[in-house]
Amino acid sequence: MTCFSFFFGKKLDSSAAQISKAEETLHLHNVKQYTYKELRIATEDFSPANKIGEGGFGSVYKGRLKGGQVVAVKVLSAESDQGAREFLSELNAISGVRHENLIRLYGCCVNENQRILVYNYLENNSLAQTLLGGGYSGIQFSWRTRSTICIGVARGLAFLHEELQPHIVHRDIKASNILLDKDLTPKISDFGLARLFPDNRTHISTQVAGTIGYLAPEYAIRGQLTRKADVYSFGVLLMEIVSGRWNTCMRLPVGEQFLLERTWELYVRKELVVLVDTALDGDFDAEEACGYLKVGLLCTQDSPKLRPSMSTVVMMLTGELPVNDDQITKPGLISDFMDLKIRNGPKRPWRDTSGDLNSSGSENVETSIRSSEASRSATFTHTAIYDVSI
Ligand SMILES: Nc1ncnc2c1ncn2[C@@H]1O[C@H](COP(=O)(O)OP(=O)(O)OP(=O)(O)O)[C@@H](O)[C@H]1O
Repeated sequence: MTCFSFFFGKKLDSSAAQISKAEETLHLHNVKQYTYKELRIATEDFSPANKIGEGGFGSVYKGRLKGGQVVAVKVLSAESDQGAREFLSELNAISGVRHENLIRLYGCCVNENQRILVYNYLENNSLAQTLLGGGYSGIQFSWRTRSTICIGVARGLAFLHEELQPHIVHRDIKASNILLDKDLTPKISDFGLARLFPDNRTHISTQVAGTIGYLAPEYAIRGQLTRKADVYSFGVLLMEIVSGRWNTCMRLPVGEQFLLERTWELYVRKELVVLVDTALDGDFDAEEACGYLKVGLLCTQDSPKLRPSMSTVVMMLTGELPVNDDQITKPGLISDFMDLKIRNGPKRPWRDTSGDLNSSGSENVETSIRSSEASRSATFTHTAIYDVSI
């Protein structure tokens, strides 16, 4: 079966299919379409031996196309109600997007109501599995490498936010969505995918608890999605890269479990350097590393308007702009909202609070667990990815 057989959700007769084909070729010039057979052969019948990952969108396989090109084949799990035409037109919007720090979408396949995406294959996995994966990857993340990764991700995001028209809000910036090529150049993956799913069957992240730590409170609680929600997530990621730890780690002593809160606390005490990954054995530029953590704090401020744009972030990370300490205000923490939610009941979780942080200890653990369902639905039922407001 070819990928064109099911436009409009039903089989077309051959002449209509030809018209559609010509029309689609005209409008969907960016998207290469693979046949299901091609991808089946490439992945050896989607063999478990070729499976390289499993995410909220579905399973990912390594494959080799007929010409020898190695690809990552993502079989989307949610069977889509979306017609092939809409699916292809959404894909068209993202597959034309090219940037050194963005994963490249080669094309797709529509097989009845199954949807498959084909990407360039990246040799060195994700930051989640390597840098934060417990040191089993064998990759040495020196300070220079970390800095290059941070700058690369910031550039990719600045491109999505500021150079593309209409711009794209990623919505799910996190360590598992930063893939590394053979030279450890970072590539942001999964951008634009949220639009491919209908509202009621959107992507459910495989690690909700981990994902929550990246979410800007205004987005998690109110569904208010702007580019500044991505800036917030980037800030958390930046802190993870510098510290070499996850944003949430319940194995650490109480008071150190939540990275953002810990960073703020150490910033206030002027002891930020304590947070830099001990795996670096002191081999890093302390001023630069603390500067990066401060950029992380600027990005995660409670007020979205106070967070810098991604192009400003790039300039601060590269040293073209100074990091101004005076501009840093307290980070926005979901736990603040959740604390309020529990005290005030579920009807008014969005009311603002100026209360002090109470972010560590068992009550907070419980709070974040209790909040996961709410945050998951709050997060993933909002599908708009284009914003014009901030
Ligand atoms: N282009 C690629 N090249 C190499 N490996 C890939 C590629 N795309 C995905 N993977 C692997 O597949 C895994 C799953 O990817 P996927 O994007 O589906 O989910 P995720 O980002 O890990 O989780 P979630 O869906 O919760 O965000 C990745 O962690 C990575 O190991």
